[in-house]
Amino acid sequence: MTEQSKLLGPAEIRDLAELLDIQPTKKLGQNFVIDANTVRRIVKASGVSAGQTVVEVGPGLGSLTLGLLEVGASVVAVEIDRRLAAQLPVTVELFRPGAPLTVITADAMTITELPGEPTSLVANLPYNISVPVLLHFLEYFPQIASGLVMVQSEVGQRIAATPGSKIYGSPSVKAAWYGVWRTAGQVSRQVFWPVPNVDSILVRFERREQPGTESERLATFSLIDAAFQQRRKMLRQSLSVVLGSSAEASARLEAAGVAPTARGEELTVLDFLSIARSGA
Ligand SMILES: C[S@@+](CC[C@H](N)C(=O)[O-])C[C@H]1O[C@@H](n2cnc3c(N)ncnc32)[C@H](O)[C@@H]1O
Repeated sequence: MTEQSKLLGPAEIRDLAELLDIQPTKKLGQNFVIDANTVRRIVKASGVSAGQTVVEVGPGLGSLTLGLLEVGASVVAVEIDRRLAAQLPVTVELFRPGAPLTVITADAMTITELPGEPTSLVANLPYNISVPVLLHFLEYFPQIASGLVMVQSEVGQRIAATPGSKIYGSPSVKAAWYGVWRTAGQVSRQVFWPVPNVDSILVRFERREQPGTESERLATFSLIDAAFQQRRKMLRQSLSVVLGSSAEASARLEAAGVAPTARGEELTVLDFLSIARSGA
C-alpha cells in the first residue's frame, strides 16, 4: 500500500458511506473531507508531531484521523454518531494497522475527562456547535496547549477578530481568554462530501496562561454576554442588566478605567476582566 492510499479519497469515502448506509445529516454537521492534500495541509498547519496525543472532535469516517496518525500522533477521537464511532477502529486497522487510536462514543459537549492527556485539539468541527465545543474543551482540558480547527469561514474570522472590528463579538473575547488565535487559510467547499453551502477556514490557537481565576472567568463571561446581547448600546446600559442599574454599571466601569459610554466591541478580554474585578 502506498502512503497516498493510506488516506481517504473520494472513492474510499463513497465505499465507507455505502457500507455503513450513511446519509450524512446537516444536524450533526456531517461533511466529510474527501481530499488527501487538504488533510495533509490541516495536519501540517496544526504543528502536531510524532509522539503527541491529539484529541479530535468528530472524526466522522476518519479522513483527518488517518492524517494525524500518519505523522505519528496518538489520537483520542470523540464521535457522537454510533455507526461512525464503531467503524473508525476498523477503518484505521485497515489503513494503518496498530496505529494508536482511542474512540469515545459521546457528545463532545458532555465530555469532562479524556484518556491520554491530549496536548492538542485538531478537528473539522460540526458547523452548528463549533464555538461551544471549542470553549468547552478549552475550559475542561487545560493540558491542551495548542490546536487547529476547521470551521465555517465567518465563524473562524469572528473567533480570531480583534477589538474595533465589526465582526468582533462574544466568541472573539471568550476565545481570547484562553489563548491567541489566528486564521490559517481558507478551505474550498469542494473538498467535502456532501458539498456544504458555506466556505471553511482553518483557525490555529496557542493557549496562554488564563488571566484570572475560574470565578473571575464566570463573572467576565457574563459581562461579555450582556455587552454583546445589546452590542449597539453603551456599556453603562448594556451592563446594567447584570450589574443592577446604569448608575452601578457606570461606577464599575469608571473604577475599571473603562469609559461608561464605550461599547463592548472596543474592549479587550482584560478590560472585561477589570470590570468583573471592580466589583470585588
Ligand atoms: C464536519 S464532520 C467532520 C468529519 C471528519 N473529521 C472529516 O474531516 O471528514 C463533523 C463530525 O462531527 C460529528 N459530530 C457532530 N456533533 C457532534 C458532537 N456533539 N460530539 C461529537 N461529534 C459530533 C459528526 O457526526 C461528524 O462526524
